[in-house]
Amino acid sequence: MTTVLGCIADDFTGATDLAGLLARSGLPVSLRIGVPDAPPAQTAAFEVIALKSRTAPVAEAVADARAALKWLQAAGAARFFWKYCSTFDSTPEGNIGPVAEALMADLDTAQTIYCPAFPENGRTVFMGNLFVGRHPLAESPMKDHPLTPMRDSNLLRLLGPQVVQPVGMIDRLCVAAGQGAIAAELAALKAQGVAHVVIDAVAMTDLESIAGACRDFPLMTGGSAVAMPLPTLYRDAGLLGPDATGTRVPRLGTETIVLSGSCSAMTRKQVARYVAQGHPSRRLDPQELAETGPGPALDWLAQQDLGRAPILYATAEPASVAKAQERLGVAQAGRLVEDTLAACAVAARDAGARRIIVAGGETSGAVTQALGVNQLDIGHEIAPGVPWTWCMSGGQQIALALKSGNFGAEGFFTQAQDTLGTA
Ligand SMILES: Nc1ncnc2c1ncn2[C@@H]1O[C@H](COP(=O)(O)OP(=O)(O)O)[C@@H](O)[C@H]1O
Ligand SMILES: O=C(O)[C@@H](O)C(=O)COP(=O)(O)O
Repeated sequence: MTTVLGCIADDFTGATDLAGLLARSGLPVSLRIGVPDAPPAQTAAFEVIALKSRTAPVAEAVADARAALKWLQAAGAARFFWKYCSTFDSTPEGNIGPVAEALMADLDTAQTIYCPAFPENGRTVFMGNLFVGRHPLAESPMKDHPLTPMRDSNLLRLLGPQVVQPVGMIDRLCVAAGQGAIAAELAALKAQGVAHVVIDAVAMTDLESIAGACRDFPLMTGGSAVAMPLPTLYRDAGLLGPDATGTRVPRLGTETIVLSGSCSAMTRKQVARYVAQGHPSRRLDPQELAETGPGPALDWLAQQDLGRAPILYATAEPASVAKAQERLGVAQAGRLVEDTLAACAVAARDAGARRIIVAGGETSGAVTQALGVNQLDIGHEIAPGVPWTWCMSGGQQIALALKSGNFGAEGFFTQAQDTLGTA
């Protein structure tokens, strides 16, 4: 099937988030891990390429995104979406702007939009400022993120230093006036040479108007929610073939492993709830891992009954994370945790786990790569922005749920298993 929308995501949970929201349309969505080596074959109407570039050096992130763009163009796509976090996570240098600017150059387009709003998950943008629930981004738990602490809430101030061309904005007053008003304002800003337009949105109806106004943009950028209306808009415009149909749920074993490397406020609650429910659990401490390596965790895992869905987690409070980072360095603390959880994922799969639930974007990247997964079919959503996915790993079909640190309700880990039933 010819690809209609080609998407590039800067991390793996972000990619499944986007793919899950696109799949709400009932249309087929395929997710590739990294840029495939082979030229496109058996492509879906909506293709998402997951990169692990959120915290990469700028040149590497740009090169990866350009390679993804080329592959998606070869798949037939003429419209593209650059997906980053709904909390606009960037390193101090920032990859969001440079990647957008490189894609714009390759697509020969003079303007794009920036809209990380995801109202269903409490992310809204007002007067260019990003809110997480009722708090400005920089006053939310994102200020303590282990890799990308966000200490400014203003998207224009965050984006400005990342790009060469002018940044402007469209505020909620215009967005509330609807699609026509947004299109007119975009055109006016373009005439003034504004290449990068931050757009306010506080409700899904705002995102529908924005998506409508930008439907034919060669490049849109944002969180997942602004892309959600696109499948319907494309179908209504006659851009999709009649053979576009969704994915079937495979029957798999119920043996399960839960792996958490996220330290977000929501994951901390989810892990605490799951452990309190009596599932076998083991906490990983980066300082211990530095001394012992993954051996003890793997030994523990080998003794577990995967039918009881055990959990391994490094999830910890900010003070404990800061302590580990002080001793080991930020990168080394993260790497020790990611490598251990990745090794545990492989061991669990080899021991029969057919359902693997991972919390954390970077963590999901490490686990997915270790499992040798290169393509995922997108299934039903467990929580907004977190779908089950089906993939092949080590010659086995498995179900994989990659949860963004901040997403899902407190009972997420059991809820995920419940939605697959006991079949
Ligand atoms: N106890 C800990 N101390 C230090 N770093 C940790 C600890 N637990 C997890 N990490 C690291 O923190 C990072 C969390 O990022 P990520 O997996 O993307 O989660 P999120 O989705 O919440 O951002 C990972 O690199 C992980 O290895
Ligand atoms: O947009 C979002 O919030 C998510 O899709 C996302 O990118 C998650 O990243 P992590 O919080 O690092 O999992």
